Amino acid sequence: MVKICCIGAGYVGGPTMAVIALKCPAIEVAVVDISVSRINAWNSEQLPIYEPGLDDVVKQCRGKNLFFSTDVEKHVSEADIVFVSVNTPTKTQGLGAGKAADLTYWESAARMIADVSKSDKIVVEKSTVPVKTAEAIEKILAHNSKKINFQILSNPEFLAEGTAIKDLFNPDRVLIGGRETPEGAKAIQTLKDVYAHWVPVDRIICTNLWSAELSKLAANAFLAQRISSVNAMSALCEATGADVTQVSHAVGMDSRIGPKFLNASVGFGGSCFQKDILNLVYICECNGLPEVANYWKQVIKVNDYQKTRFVNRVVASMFNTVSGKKIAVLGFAFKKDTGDTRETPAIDVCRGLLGDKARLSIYDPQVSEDQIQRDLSMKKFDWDHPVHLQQSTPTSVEQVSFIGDAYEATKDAHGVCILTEWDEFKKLDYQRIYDNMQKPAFVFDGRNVVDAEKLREIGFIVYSIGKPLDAWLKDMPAVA
Ligand SMILES: NC(=O)C1=CN([C@@H]2O[C@H](COP(=O)(O)OP(=O)(O)OC[C@H]3O[C@@H](n4cnc5c(N)ncnc54)[C@H](O)[C@@H]3O)[C@@H](O)[C@H]2O)C=CC1
Ligand SMILES: O=C(O)[C@H]1O[C@H](OP(=O)(O)OP(=O)(O)OC[C@H]2O[C@@H](n3ccc(=O)[nH]c3=O)[C@H](O)[C@@H]2O)[C@H](O)[C@@H](O)[C@@H]1O
Repeated sequence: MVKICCIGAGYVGGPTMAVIALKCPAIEVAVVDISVSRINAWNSEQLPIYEPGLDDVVKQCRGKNLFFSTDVEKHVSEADIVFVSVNTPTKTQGLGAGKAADLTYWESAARMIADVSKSDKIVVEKSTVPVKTAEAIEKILAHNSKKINFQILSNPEFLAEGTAIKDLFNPDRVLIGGRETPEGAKAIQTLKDVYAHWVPVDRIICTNLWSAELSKLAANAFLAQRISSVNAMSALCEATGADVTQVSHAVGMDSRIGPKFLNASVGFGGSCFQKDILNLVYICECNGLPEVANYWKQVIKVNDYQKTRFVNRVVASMFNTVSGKKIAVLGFAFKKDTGDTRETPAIDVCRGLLGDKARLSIYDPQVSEDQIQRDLSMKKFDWDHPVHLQQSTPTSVEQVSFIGDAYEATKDAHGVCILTEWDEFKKLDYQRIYDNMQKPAFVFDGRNVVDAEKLREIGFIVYSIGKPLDAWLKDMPAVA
């Protein structure tokens, strides 16, 4: 029986391995982690991450051919294929701080693999890593193992959160990069055989190592660039009376451009877009390509601009101050159908409003109060380190309360900010919300989920990203 071990039981390691176990009953899959609480959760009824369809997949295989364990060394030493899906955060100190990927966790995993291995292994980069990481990993393995043969493959993951199971069941493509040697080709074929259990072979792309590593960074950069492009247009739409939804539709109908990923928003979030672009920028700078680095940096600058612009719209609309005013925040996760808050635009928007002394009452159907307090008090980039290494008792931010219900959160509020596109926000009884708010009552829709005209009929003053402006906002500066 082929044995697979995955180091890192996070958003990628957990779901990807669960799907491999489901689709390949003859393969034994062990997912290991240094975080005891994470592994306990994977072995419980309450999985550590919320992902539609995941419970069902895990329940079908757990205890049969899918195991979650903290016995990292045992499972690594027994495995034929070792996936490494550990954190690759942005460095906060030293060379490349604020941009370069911190490979501490990757390196320690590689050294451990070398230490405990007694048989040949294929080591698979599942984490998103800088180009040429495989070369460094090869050196660590070669210098520390006892004449054991390791083949390194790059097999980056393209799943998106909230649709992870759907993406894994039916991926657009699976990418496998390896050494262009007979041993490399054999290793690629072994991994290809695993995916071929359910992925059509024409969707399994094989490349050299560096193309695979760079393609992952490039794919995320292209996706984020589309959002920054449409968000930049949203500012121009507001200035000119154009409607960004109509513009996106007209642009996306061009088959060369395509309709997906053109929704204007308060800004993109999530654990990877910013981190991976910063990493790409750093690699470009290290390779003497400052113009290329600056090009990609702009994607992040526009994203920051969009979040600042939103905060300024809120403050400017409400007589240039939100000091002491109650603002309801609906949605804190970085997108709907996930409880993940990593790099969510809600953090920057809430901090901006708190900077103007607002009182916030936050509601999100999947995010806990503890998580919100942690996010609002954490330093930049600290969130991307393993949970057990993070501060356990966050300093609670005064002026922030967490409310378990949208109606309660909006009661007596001066304004409502919608920051995540949860479906339930479309169906709220806005008349009831209006009746219980201070007047004038404002809605700032950062995700274009509400019907602005209907809300205006109720009496709200409405700001929707990239839409023709409410008369109230017309003479106010877009960026105060
Ligand atoms: N979250 C996502 O949607 C995607 C993430 N990625 C990439 O995948 C990688 C992992 O991301 P996530 O799963 O989101 O991170 P995560 O933080 O959810 O999971 C990483 C896990 O690795 C564990 N870990 C760290 N060092 C370890 C070690 N030496 N031994 C054993 N366990 C260790 C941590 O305790 C943690 O549970 C990152 O490089 C990320 O860029 C790629 C595609 C999608
Ligand atoms: O490397 C990763 O981590 C992953 O990053 C993204 O996946 P994810 O961050 O989970 O979610 P997305 O659906 O891409 O959304 C990212 C952010 O962009 C925002 N977004 C997305 C689409 C859009 O049209 N407009 C927009 O503002 C979302 O609300 C969210 O805040 C990519 O889509 C995945 O392919 C990739 O594997």
